Amino acid sequence: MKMGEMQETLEFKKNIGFARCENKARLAILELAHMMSVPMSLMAVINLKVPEAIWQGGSNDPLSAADILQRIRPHNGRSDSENLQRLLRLLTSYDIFVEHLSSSGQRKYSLSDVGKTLADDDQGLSYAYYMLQHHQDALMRAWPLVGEAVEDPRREPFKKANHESAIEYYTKRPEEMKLIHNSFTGMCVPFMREMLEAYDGFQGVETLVDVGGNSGICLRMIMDKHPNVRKGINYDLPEMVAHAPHIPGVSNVGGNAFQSVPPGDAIFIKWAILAWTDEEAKQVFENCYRALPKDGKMIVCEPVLPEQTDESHRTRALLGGDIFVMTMYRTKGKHRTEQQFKHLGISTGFPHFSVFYIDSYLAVLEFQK
Ligand SMILES: C[S@@+](CC[C@H](N)C(=O)[O-])C[C@H]1O[C@@H](n2cnc3c(N)ncnc32)[C@H](O)[C@@H]1O
Repeated sequence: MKMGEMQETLEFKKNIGFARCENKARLAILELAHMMSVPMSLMAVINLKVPEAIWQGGSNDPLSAADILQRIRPHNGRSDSENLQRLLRLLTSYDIFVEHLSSSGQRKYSLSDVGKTLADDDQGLSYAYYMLQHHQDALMRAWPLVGEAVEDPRREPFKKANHESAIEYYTKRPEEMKLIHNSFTGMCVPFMREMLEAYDGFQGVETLVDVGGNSGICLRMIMDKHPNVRKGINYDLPEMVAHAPHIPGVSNVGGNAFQSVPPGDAIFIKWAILAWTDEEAKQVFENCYRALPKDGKMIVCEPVLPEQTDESHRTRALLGGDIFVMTMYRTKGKHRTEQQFKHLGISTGFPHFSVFYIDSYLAVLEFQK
């Protein structure tokens, strides 16, 4: 090849390379622009009870969209299986369903491992409630205002959209509160099962205080697994413990952890610190320090942000949750890194700090006096 021809070929290849990069970038931005189709389609199939229709107590046999409609809307002559199939195809590409394509072109769908988390288990629990709760009308009104948390962080987008805080809003609406309880329980139980299998930090504890314990479900699971914990104190805001069920061995105590924390041998806090500003978290840590005996420990289960930002599911789930907190609960509440937690502990008198990554979303953080 002559010199001139070689240069031309190189130039041509470079142009194709640029075009490919540009093409990839344009495709990525279109995927993001259409992203809303994903949660909305997911909400639609949850509301239509598609996961249960396929799961049917664990059979998970592949079904066509028409078969699914036959199960969920047997008497609706107007329901449209083609439109259901369009939702199922999109969600297959997000790993919610598995598509079984026959040689004749017929499509059938079963649940993937991700999809199975949406079907109620034998206790009526699933992640579907978490999904539904995260897309309630009041939250959907707040999302378009997320940028205002940057312009002026003094009021949460949720409060701007709904004229009251999320806690005020939901405590006035028992039906929506029920969904929140189901959502917390659906997320809490699988985590607690796994955590209690792998973590043995409750040994020797007789009185355990759960700060922000909500329904007391975590305490119940800890006490079932560790009979040495004979007394549980479920400590939460008065309006929350007012709805907490009776659990043998557990006292429901209403109060505000910013003001004080009841004494115990150990303190448990799960999935609550994220809604507090650094100053509030520090205040609660100081109150916990005062409530613990010498050598006492605080066991915290919270999302822990990685230092590096990457494209993994874990990083995306954690960073997405961080923006949720900023929009709905507190603009300066946040998901924190391991270093931020360590610093929080040291600045409030806890010299010993260990982290156990048992679950990929919530880590177990031990703060010892
Ligand atoms: C996301 S929920 C987690 C509930 C439970 N720990 C779990 O993991 O399922 C956070 C809880 O913290 C409680 N909480 C928030 N601020 C509080 C405060 N200042 N004092 C006590 N509890 C508080 C809320 O009422 C709520 O029940």
